Amino acid sequence: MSLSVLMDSSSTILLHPSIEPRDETGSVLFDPSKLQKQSSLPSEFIWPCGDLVHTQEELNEPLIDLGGFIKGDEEATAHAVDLVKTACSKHGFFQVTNHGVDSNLIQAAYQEIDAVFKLPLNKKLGFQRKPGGFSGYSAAHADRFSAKLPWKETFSFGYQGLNSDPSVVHYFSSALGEDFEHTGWIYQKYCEKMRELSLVIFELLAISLGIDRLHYRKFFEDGNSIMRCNYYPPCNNSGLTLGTGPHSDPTSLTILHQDQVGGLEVFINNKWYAVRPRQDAFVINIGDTFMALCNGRYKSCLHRAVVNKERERRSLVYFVCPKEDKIVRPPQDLMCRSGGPRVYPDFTWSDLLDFTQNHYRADVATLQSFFPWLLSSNPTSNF
Ligand SMILES: C=C1C[C@]23C[C@H]1CC[C@H]2[C@]1(C)CCC[C@@](C)(C(=O)O)[C@H]1[C@@H]3C(=O)O
Ligand SMILES: O=C(O)CCC(=O)C(=O)O
Ligand SMILES: [Fe+2]
Repeated sequence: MSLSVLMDSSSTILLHPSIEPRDETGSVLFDPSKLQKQSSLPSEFIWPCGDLVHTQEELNEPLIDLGGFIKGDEEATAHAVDLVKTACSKHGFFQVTNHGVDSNLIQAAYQEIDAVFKLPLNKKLGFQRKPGGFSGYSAAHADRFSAKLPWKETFSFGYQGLNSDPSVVHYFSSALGEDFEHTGWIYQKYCEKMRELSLVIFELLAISLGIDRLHYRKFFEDGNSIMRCNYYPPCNNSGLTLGTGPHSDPTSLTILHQDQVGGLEVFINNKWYAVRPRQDAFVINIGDTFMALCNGRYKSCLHRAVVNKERERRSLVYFVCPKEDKIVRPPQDLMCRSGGPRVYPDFTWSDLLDFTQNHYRADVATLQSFFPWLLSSNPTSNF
């Protein structure tokens, strides 16, 4: 059995996917239905104290109403641009309302994914994420990591979006069976609306950066994005573990909807702030790849998810990614305007995704760790 070692920034030895940690009965380590009843938390789920600093403070940032911008109202556009510029320059996090996504579709997405996570564990392991891949089910990433396991189950799949081929429906039917074809249609529709919303936001970001308002829309319109559904079971020892550890998303733009339980927190000015759930709002955060696409003008947002002692929590997360082989570099007119030097070397999303899936666990220092790895494996990189 091959055993290659993965490292993260704290040089925690992470086991290669070929190792499937199991308990004494041989079952997968993270079986929520069993673990929830245990009084003690397996050590693999206990996180370092530094990551567990608790917060009571709630974030108090303005909501950005997209309604006027979508209609082309100049005054509303100017106001939205101003809010986006301030938020993204400081921390890379904002929330949008009047986004054009029907609340019934959002509720249907939660109802449908609840049925997936409620399946018996052996059924879910039937469509488990394959080593090195992205799509499928994961129980606490226990097949990828051996420490700091996140207290969550995830279900992820890809979305292309061009010529609206029903790739999501096909994935659900083939991976989960014909009983889940309807779930596939709901998520096909959901991803189509996420793609539409992401292109609106890229236009707003381009305007706020003072460049051609269609630049990023064109860059991402043939992108391959990722949809991830997170399910966080309640945890008796919620103060010792995390649902998702501190990180910035390596992707470009994240469009997240959380249910009404709460648990998302963002790190701003050296403090954690809870993000109050809003049924009518989407959370938007800048990812590492977009930070490189704007030469560091906007910040990739640091965030985490805490878990709840009594209540289960879900979040629906759409990660926008460019086409794998496109060169990630800031546009010329942004470089001319800002005048400063390039902050990051050229790279492709394919390289960064490979890095996070096969060589490094994404955390708060992913990009800083990525470039030395990239340059060592591609010495001729343009920088
Ligand atoms: C490209 C990605 C890797 C992760 C999913 C997307 C964007 C966020 C990344 C992640 C959530 C950051 C925290 C660690 C991680 C392992 C997780 O907890 O799921 C990351 C995702 C992943 O590698 O599956
Ligand atoms: O569940 C949440 O609120 C955050 C999840 C997250 O950050 C992620 O999946 O990248
Ligand atoms: Fe995230």
